Order: sequence, then structure tokens, then C-alpha cells
Amino acid sequence: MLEMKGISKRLGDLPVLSDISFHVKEGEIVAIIGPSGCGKSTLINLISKLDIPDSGSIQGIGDSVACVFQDDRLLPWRTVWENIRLVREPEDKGKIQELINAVGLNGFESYYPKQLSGGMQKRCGIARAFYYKGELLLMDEPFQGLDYCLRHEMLLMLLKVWRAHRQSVLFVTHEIDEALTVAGRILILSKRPGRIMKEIILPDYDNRDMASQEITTLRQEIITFITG
Ligand SMILES: Nc1ncnc2c1ncn2[C@@H]1O[C@H](COP(=O)(O)OP(=O)(O)OP(=O)(O)O)[C@@H](O)[C@H]1O
Repeated sequence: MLEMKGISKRLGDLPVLSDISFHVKEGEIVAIIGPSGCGKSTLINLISKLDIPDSGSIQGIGDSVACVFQDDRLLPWRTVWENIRLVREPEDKGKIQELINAVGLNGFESYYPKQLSGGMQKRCGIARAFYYKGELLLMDEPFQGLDYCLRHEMLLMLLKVWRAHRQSVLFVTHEIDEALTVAGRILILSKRPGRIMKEIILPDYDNRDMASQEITTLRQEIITFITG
């Protein structure tokens, strides 16, 4: 799966990323968390091949990276079903319906994006990303701007779909609780130039209690790293 080794990147005169090495294993969710401006979007651009590193190597993902961004980038002139169907040939009707049901959009298959709420558009984007079934699903602050309840609902929905499909996911966020909820591991980036300061391995999803002392301690540890 994804293997990044010794990645450094400057933008103009600015060193943005410095000697980044990490991997994402098959079927794992890894969250990357870091302060504003530390180079998270730059890292995503490198993984999705929109840019190239100055040094280091990125291996294991070929060209098949599916992305979910803050804006959903649904085609406005296509229905929910069509937006999902378009990313993969031949059409697998059973799989599309299964994903639509999993994200709670059954009954809305023939709706256009403008007829959906923001949260429903987000669900459609997630169903589409899982249908594409790239080697890696890259999520760049996908739930930013949603209110607390909806964001929580989205995280649980994401975990449910992920459990059924076991896709490898790299989830970039600056919301600590999002990372603590969805990730198997969290990587903490330093201030610019971003480098990996710390890896946190989280308890199994089945044994994870967000109100536990263990999670409270990890949350505090992350805050100390990010603000320190
Ligand atoms: N095209 C560019 N040319 C020069 N500098 C850039 C360019 N794009 C970004 N930068 C700089 O690179 C640094 C990292 O930017 P990046 O967008 O990767 O950070 P980020 O961690 O995603 O930030 P945020 O969490 O605020 O979205 C910033 O200081 C930014 O000013």
C-alpha cells in the first residue's frame, strides 16, 4: 500500500515538507493532523500526483487514488445514481445500490445535487469514492463546515461503509476528535516545514470509548504536540 519515504518539498523559497516518511497499510484508516499551514494540502497534492516532491519517493498506489474533498465536486447535471456510476465501468448496479443504501440515500437515486442537502451531497461523494475503489481513498477535511451533529453522523457513516469495504484511507483533518474517531493510527505533523512528530496507535474500534480516560489522555497529548 502507500509508502512515502523521505519526502521533502519547497514551494518557491519556502520549505513546506521535510523528510516525511510513513505508510498506510491495506484496509487501514490513517489520520494526518497538524496545525494550519504545516503542509497537509501540499502532501495531498503530492500523493494525488498534482505535484512532485523535491526528494523522496511515493510508492504503492499506482494511479488509482480516489479523493473526497471539502466541496463535493458532484456533477450538477447528473443524478445521485449517475454521479456514482460514472467513476467505474462496467456498471455494477448491485454495488451502487448497496452503497447508496449504506450512506442513507435510498429513495434519492434520481435526485440531482441541487435537490439534496449539503449532508446528502457529502454522502453521495463518499458513496462515489468507495464505488471507485481506488487503491487509496484520500479524504481532505471532508466534513469541514458541517455542524457538530451532522459531522458526527458522517463519521459514523464513514466507519460503517469502511467496515463493509475495508478500503485504505488517508484522512487529513485538523479536528482532533475526528481523527480519534475514525483512525486506526494518527500521524501528527509539526509546524512548517511539516515533518512527522509523532505516531499514535489507537485502541481497536470495538474497544474505543471516546469518553474514556485513555482517549482523553491521547486528546491532550495531541493538543500539546500541536500547540507546543
Ligand atoms: N503555490 C504556492 N506557492 C508558495 N507557497 C505556497 C503555495 N501553496 C501553499 N504555499 C505555502 O505552503 C505552506 C503550506 O500550505 P498548505 O496549504 O499545504 O498547508 P495546510 O497544512 O494544508 O494548511 P491549512 O490547514 O491551513 O489548510 C503555507 O505556508 C502556504 O503559504
